[in-house]
Amino acid sequence: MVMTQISYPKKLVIASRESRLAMWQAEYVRDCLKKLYPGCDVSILGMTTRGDQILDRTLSKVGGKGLFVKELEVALEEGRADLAVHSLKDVPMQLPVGFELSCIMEREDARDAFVSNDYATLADLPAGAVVGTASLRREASLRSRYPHLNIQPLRGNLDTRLGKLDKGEYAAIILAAAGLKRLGMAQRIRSLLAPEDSLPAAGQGALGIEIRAGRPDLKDWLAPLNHAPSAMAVTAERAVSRALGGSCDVPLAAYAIWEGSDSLYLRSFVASTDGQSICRSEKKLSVASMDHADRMGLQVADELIAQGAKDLLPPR
Ligand SMILES: NCc1[nH]cc(CCC(=O)O)c1CC(=O)O
Repeated sequence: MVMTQISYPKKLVIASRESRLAMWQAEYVRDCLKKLYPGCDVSILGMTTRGDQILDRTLSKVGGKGLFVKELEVALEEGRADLAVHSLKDVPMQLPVGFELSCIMEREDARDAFVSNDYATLADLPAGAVVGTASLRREASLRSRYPHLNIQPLRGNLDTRLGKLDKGEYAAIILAAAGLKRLGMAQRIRSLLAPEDSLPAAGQGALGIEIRAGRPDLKDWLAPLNHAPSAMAVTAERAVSRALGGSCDVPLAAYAIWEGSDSLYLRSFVASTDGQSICRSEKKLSVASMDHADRMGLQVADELIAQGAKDLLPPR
């Protein structure tokens, strides 16, 4: 009788930022791994990243997405941790050499949420109402759809942002629904924004697990956490962003949803920050592989570029 050698992880360390949301996400992955590998010792190494320290300026002005992942990658590099859990939205489109996304987990609600103590929807807000958002994408959408609103920057982690709303600094704020739901604060969501009002960012609501490249054992152990439909949808979205040099200083949205079991509907826009100029493109295709999803994203990016999207982007 031939016995196949099944390897089994004995100890796994998850690197995580220390914000409440990041910790929730790391604990979620830890619990999934413990269920898969009951005897395995899974622990979390919490750390503060540059992105967490810089709370006073708009993120796009201080270096963008990489700020939240660099320290975690150093921990992977030095062998202090095996995997890092990220909100995929914060992960740069191209990882540094030596790292890879080993899997993408099933996506939470990818939409943006309208949060307010006094109003139920964006449409209810009176002229001049102050709306808080840290994202250039949300800002451009709101300025274009609701030019009578006063859009103001809003930084900080989820609790800080909600605190500023509750202190009355804003009439409403826009947050990702996924973060609120994960932290048990779904009741703060007054309404979900239609994609026409605020198209989500590439990868929003999905968790990605990053590892050092060249660890096939680890990749195999994590494979059961991959959710293929979510992975294909966000791959299409991230391809658009990658082709356009996507970073935090670009008002860019890319949102793919499945219609039926095999048809992927991808919508995207690139805007000027003032919301005055917007290029839009969308496509519906039958998609069956990651490669195919990636090509779909590139096609949508090409259409945006043909419409002059590059003129809206900062020079590279
Ligand atoms: N840019 C910050 C960020 N990164 C991930 C989330 C939570 C939602 C998600 O997992 O996409 C948020 C908060 C927000 O945009 O309101």
